[in-house]
Amino acid sequence: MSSALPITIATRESRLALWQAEHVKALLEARGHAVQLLGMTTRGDQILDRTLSKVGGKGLFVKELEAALEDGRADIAVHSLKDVPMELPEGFDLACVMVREDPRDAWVSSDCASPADLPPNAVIGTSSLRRTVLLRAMLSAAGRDDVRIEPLRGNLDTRLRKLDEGQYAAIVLAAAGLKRLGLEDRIRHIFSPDEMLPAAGQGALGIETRTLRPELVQALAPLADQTTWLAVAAERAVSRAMGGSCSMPLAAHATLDNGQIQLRAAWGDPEGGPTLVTAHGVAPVGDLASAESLGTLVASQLRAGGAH
Ligand SMILES: NCc1[nH]cc(CCC(=O)O)c1CC(=O)O
Repeated sequence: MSSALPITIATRESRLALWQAEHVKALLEARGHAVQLLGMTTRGDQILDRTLSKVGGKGLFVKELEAALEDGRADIAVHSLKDVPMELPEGFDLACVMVREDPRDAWVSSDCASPADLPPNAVIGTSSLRRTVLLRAMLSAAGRDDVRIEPLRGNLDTRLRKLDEGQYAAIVLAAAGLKRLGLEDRIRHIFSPDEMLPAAGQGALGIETRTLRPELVQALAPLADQTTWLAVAAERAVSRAMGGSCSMPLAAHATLDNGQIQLRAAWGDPEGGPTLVTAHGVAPVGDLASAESLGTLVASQLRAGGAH
């Protein structure tokens, strides 16, 4: 048993980020630590009129939190792993990855039960390049080239409000965020990974610390989930090998079953048509390095044009 520590958690102030920070706070308090939150607004929260890939990508949600860790105002930062860049800056580590919530994407709409149900010329809202490319492929296969996909940014509540105001016939969101905020009843359809392959890290939370805080790493160790950590390591290795930027439509999803890790990935040309390149790989469950090797291998298949 590690000794009790005072721990300050740096967190964004969106309802989802606060839920996630409170969740970690409760888990650490149950282990005897004295925990407080430090709320902050990041550039990613302020810039709402442009798509993330155009204004600097994933790092926008993370940098201010890292600055608070750097100057000692906070000890840890809780992140949706999907938003964490593949390479952390020198001096920072992912101390643990926690058990994953539902990694799948959810279809939210008041009138349409699924994409097949959309009225002519309907508008779907999403700013994710991955969701756009996968939806385009799905719509094209269904002969629905009339449907438009338009940008949608903001936190979960903002996106749901824009849907409710009628700006979109449907929107696509991560099931994990909706479930955490008790908004599960807004979900009309959950896309299986076959229908819409999730983003690397989707649904998983990671905790970041300064590298040289071994007492913190020890305090966080009981919160880690090894299965999720291995899956996410494989998924993130695909993103890293593909250039690690969110200006690329990339999906990567791993599952562990029967002593094996299965990894699937998909890539689309953001400028191009509905063509998708897909790849998959399987390896025996091993350590983090072997999960990452599987990711690198699957990425090289993607770059070579995929598994046909
Ligand atoms: N990009 C924003 C973001 N980052 C993490 C989640 C959802 C929660 C998660 O994946 O853990 C969301 C919202 C969404 O994609 O709908």
